[in-house]
Amino acid sequence: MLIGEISPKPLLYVDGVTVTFDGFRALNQLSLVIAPGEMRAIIGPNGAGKTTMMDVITGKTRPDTGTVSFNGDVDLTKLDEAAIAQLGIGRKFQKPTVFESHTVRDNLLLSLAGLRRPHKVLFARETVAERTRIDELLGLTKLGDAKDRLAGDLSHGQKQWLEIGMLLAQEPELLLVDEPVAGMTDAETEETAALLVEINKSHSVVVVEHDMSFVKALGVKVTVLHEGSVLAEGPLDQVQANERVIEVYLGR
Ligand SMILES: Nc1ncnc2c1ncn2[C@@H]1O[C@H](COP(=O)(O)OP(=O)(O)OP(=O)(O)O)[C@@H](O)[C@H]1O
Repeated sequence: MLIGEISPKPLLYVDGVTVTFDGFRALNQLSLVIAPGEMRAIIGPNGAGKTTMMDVITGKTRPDTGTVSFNGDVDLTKLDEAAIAQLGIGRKFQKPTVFESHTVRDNLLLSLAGLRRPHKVLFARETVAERTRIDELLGLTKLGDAKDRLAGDLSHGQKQWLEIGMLLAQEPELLLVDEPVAGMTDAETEETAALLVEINKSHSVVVVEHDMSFVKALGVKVTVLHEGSVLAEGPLDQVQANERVIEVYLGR
């Protein structure tokens, strides 16, 4: 580091986190730092602890030991899931959970940050600001042409993009995205990588994914988890050449 250069305070700081289920260590002294504005890909074999890590960050699971802090000084281990979401950490689960019997547009309207209660969506006209934001989100998620279709009629890929749009409507600072391209076609996978790269211009992102072509297309630093700890970290080509990573994950 250059003299006088100030390292930014981490957006997300995970240090020495251990989670035990019936004596089994799902996370074992896990440490991970995400910088403001960063996108990080998390890979690792089944059972490595990726979901448990997301559960700890979002307050679903309490760690036995360790530190989890957000924006320097907020201790996430003391907050519940609702408070953590309110702070600006949004999570997208693997399975899309859109409102199938509502249109794409109404799904986005319903998700706009704290503006409306569900019953108002269909009966009150949206404001200019809401309309502008919905149009932005439709453009970003490439769902403009599908805006009046029922969410239940969308393809699997489109549902995933809609849910990402719904998450963005809540203006999170950090997005946690769990296996977004599972079940997608190659073309949808490429579109999803481009979407996350675009989103990363204005949000920090942590994405868990097994699909290596997708991770490559993201072009970001990769963390490999194994048995609840970080096995390797760095550019994808570097971790792909790591002998331990090949042994426990990629080479199998
Ligand atoms: N609630 C629980 N009770 C008991 N064991 C659990 C629980 N949740 C997770 N585990 C165990 O902890 C380990 C880590 O699981 P986790 O789901 O975090 O891994 P993962 O890396 O997300 O795996 P995958 O790629 O299969 O989703 C696994 O061995 C799992 O069986």
